[in-house]
Amino acid sequence: MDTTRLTDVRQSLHRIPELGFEEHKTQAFLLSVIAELPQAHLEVTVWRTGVLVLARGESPARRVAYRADMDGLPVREETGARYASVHDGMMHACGHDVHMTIALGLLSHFAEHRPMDDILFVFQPAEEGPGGALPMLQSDEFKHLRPDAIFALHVQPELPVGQIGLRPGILFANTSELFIDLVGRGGHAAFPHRANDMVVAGAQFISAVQSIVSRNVDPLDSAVITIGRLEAGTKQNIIAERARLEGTMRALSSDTMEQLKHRVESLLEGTAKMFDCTYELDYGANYHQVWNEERLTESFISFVEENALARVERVPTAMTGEDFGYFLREIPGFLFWLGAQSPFGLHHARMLPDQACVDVALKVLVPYFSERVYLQSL
Ligand SMILES: CC(=O)N[C@@H](CCC[C@H](N)C(=O)O)C(=O)O
Repeated sequence: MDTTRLTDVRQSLHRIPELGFEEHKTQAFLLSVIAELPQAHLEVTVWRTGVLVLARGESPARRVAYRADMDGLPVREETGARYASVHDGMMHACGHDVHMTIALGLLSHFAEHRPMDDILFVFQPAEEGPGGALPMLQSDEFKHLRPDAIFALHVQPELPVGQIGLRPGILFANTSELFIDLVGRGGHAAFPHRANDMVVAGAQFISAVQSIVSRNVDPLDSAVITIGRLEAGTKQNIIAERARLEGTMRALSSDTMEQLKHRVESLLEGTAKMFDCTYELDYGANYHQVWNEERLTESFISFVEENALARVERVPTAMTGEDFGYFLREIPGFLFWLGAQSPFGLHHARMLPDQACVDVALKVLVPYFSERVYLQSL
């Protein structure tokens, strides 16, 4: 697949972002592109809204996998790009259009140049939520194709094109979503004493929650709690009966994650007592940390540096989450940041990775898989 075709593929995918497990058009588009490739040694399996493509090797010693996530985010795009989203209120604001394009570029190379080892291409739905990696990993389809090692990348707008970032060990945090409904009693704004105002309860809880990271977590550890969405009330002169708070928690160990959850529950109990209200709490999707296997990561770094395929920066751990962590919990591998140079960060309505990063990724990954560099460490 040449650069023009890859650009066209990326733009087509960018136009049709879909939420987790709703990636029907995206799946159909991927299948149509895959169908154009030489089929002689490809086996295509559909799993829910995902796709698994096995490129059968000539003389396989190992089966390795390359994974790309597929879903978009509920963000109204403001990039002004010619190929902006045609799905109102949805956007590829986390670069999964680029991830899929790179995977298709790699797959097209190995459809035309048969690899020695088996390479499994994993197009995984629902990374942003509710999490496609774990159910895919547990599916019969994946079990049947299970690889010996697995790799992935994630675009990083803060790194320049031509640079990749990674580290052995923990790269991304453990995550837990947070959905809270506070339920009180609504009423007339002029008679607060006859109602139970959930705007005030919600505001109090949000302030209290800020003390968890600063006062309960060991200062030498790291954690994040972000409330990203708050909804309450219906009109300015009606006391709100309900408040809904939606957020996410991040921690570098499962113990710290348990501590965060415990403190959230205590503060909710306190809020319920203080405001004489009730609450419902749901932790939504939880992701396992991304742990890069040391030997595979180090040999990848050496390979990229020795062959001057990209500039490598050893980056600190980030508090981002990725359900790719579930694959890495069971299968050795790594994930790296791919420099994609955009003035706006991940999840921003104006985030637009530079298309040139696709070529860099392929420049690194085609020889990595062709030369079976991973074999040194498996
Ligand atoms: C790379 C990235 O931005 N990943 C997402 C993963 C979402 C996890 C989950 N839905 C949550 O919100 O906790 C991230 O927000 O880090």
